[in-house]
Amino acid sequence: MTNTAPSTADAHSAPGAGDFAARAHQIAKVYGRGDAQVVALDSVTVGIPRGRFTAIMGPSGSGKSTLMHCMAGLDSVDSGQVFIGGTELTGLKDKQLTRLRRDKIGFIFQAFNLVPTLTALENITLPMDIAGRKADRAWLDQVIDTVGLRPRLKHRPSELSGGQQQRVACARALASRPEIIFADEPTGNLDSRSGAEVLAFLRDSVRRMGQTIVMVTHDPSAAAYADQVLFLTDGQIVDTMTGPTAERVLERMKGFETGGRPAAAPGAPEPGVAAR
Ligand SMILES: Nc1ncnc2c1ncn2[C@@H]1O[C@H](COP(=O)(O)OP(=O)(O)OP(=O)(O)O)[C@@H](O)[C@H]1O
Repeated sequence: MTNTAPSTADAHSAPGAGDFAARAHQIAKVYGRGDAQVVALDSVTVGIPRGRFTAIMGPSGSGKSTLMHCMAGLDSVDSGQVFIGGTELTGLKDKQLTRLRRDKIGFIFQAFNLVPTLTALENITLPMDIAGRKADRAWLDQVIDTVGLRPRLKHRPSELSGGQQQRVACARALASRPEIIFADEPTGNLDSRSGAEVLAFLRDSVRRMGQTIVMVTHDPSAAAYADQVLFLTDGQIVDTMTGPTAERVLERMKGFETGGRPAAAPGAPEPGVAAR
């Protein structure tokens, strides 16, 4: 796979928002105090290339969720800056942050978080209805067809399988054409076949619709759907892999399990490219 997108390393030298849907510049996050202090993010600088599918992997406790939550404006940073497109998110007041999240960011979580009393279609358009925005009908049609939900639009969540419910959640995230979608273990509650369907759809939405997606996952086969994988350990991005395969991701992850940063795997295209 060729990678013409900007390297995550460029985030350091290119403050312009142009090629990145989201950027973090030297962000740090510390939980607790004294003996209980945990450095969840240790001066992370990273750019998420626009129109690409990026996976974030790392051992449990390495800071994946914290990084995602900080970049999505769901959690605050102790220092550093976060940008969504050209807008600096750090320092925004609560109301501005809520509006930015609503207008520019889509979310997909492990739990589908659908409203049980609404139909699939009503769930998909709910965020826009709340915001008082009219759905772009042509776009909505494209999203519905891409996720294959047309025959199920009038069904309520309880009448849908887990995979179908997650596809509704994906369509909901895509419907407002956000600048970026953050997905936290989106296949964590799905069997492998439904998980593969959702991942294929996410990949398609990047390839065919130009969407930008960042996904936290523990699963090397899920990460293999991405264009690039960022590896975190101890709150730092220690590696990046483009054109991942499940085998190569698994191999790299094994290096983390034995402690510390892995030696570069043979054939790894760009060890340590993530900006520091
Ligand atoms: N609210 C919190 N209070 C205290 N410590 C926290 C809090 N949230 C996270 N941490 C700590 O910060 C570190 C990073 O946590 P984070 O959840 O980001 O890791 P993760 O890589 O997503 O882990 P997992 O794969 O297990 O979900 C961990 O050591 C965790 O215990």
